[in-house]
Amino acid sequence: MLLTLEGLDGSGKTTVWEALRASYPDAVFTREPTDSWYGDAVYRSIADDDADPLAELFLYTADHANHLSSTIEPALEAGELVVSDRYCDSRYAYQAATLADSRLDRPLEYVRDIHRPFTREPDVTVYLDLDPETATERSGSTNKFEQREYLERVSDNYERLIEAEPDRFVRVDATRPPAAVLTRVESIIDDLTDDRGVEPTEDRDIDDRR
Ligand SMILES: Nc1ncnc2c1ncn2[C@@H]1O[C@H](COP(=O)(O)OP(=O)(O)O)[C@@H](O)[C@H]1O
Ligand SMILES: Cc1cn([C@H]2C[C@H](O)[C@@H](COP(=O)(O)OP(=O)(O)O)O2)c(=O)[nH]c1=O
Repeated sequence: MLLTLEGLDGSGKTTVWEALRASYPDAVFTREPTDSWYGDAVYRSIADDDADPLAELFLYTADHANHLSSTIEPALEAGELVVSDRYCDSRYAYQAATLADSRLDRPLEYVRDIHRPFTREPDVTVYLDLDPETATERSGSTNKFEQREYLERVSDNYERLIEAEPDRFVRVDATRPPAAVLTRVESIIDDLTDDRGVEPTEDRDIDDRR
């Protein structure tokens, strides 16, 4: 089963993701951008304030394609619980925001369309819901995406994604203390894995936090 964590920078995804490792030692923990050379190319683009937004989209998407074949699909075929800190919805929400002023007339739909033929949809997506102002404060504006006006556009895109797929997304109040957020996410996972009978396997950390 594939569960993804989504939300604005600073919403607490990585805090939850790291804490979940103790709760689910048999699960496969991964993230996007990955720690592959594709992910390294993505981080070079993130660091470049003048990066071409369309080129940057394709770097993120190349990282995703490799993530699928090298990590996600083998783990799912082995019947494992996979928890990814960020995944396709980040691309839809963030790159649609960076492409908002491009010659693409419907950037969010375009980004989704280029993924549709090859991606693997998550079974469940936990959306850590946080207002852009608090997100900007918590994230410390460490990169070009962590700016309030931009995160407001990203937040609007996430809301469009949730509205389009209400059954896949579970909204969690990320303003609550870390322990309360973790407990809520664990209850979501327990409900799902009980329902699906996901088999525990040996502990494999696919991708350590950068
Ligand atoms: N529930 C929470 N309440 C308050 N601060 C939090 C919470 N979760 C995380 N933080 C803090 O917010 C900052 C960003 O957390 P992080 O997990 O890195 O977010 P993300 O991975 O979504 O960018 C960190 O300083 C972290 O300690
Ligand atoms: C996965 C992904 C991340 N991003 C952005 C979100 C982050 O600002 C940045 C990843 O940097 P990172 O430091 O990993 O931030 P975070 O902990 O919030 O994930 O890249 C995209 O724009 N598109 C994507 O598809």
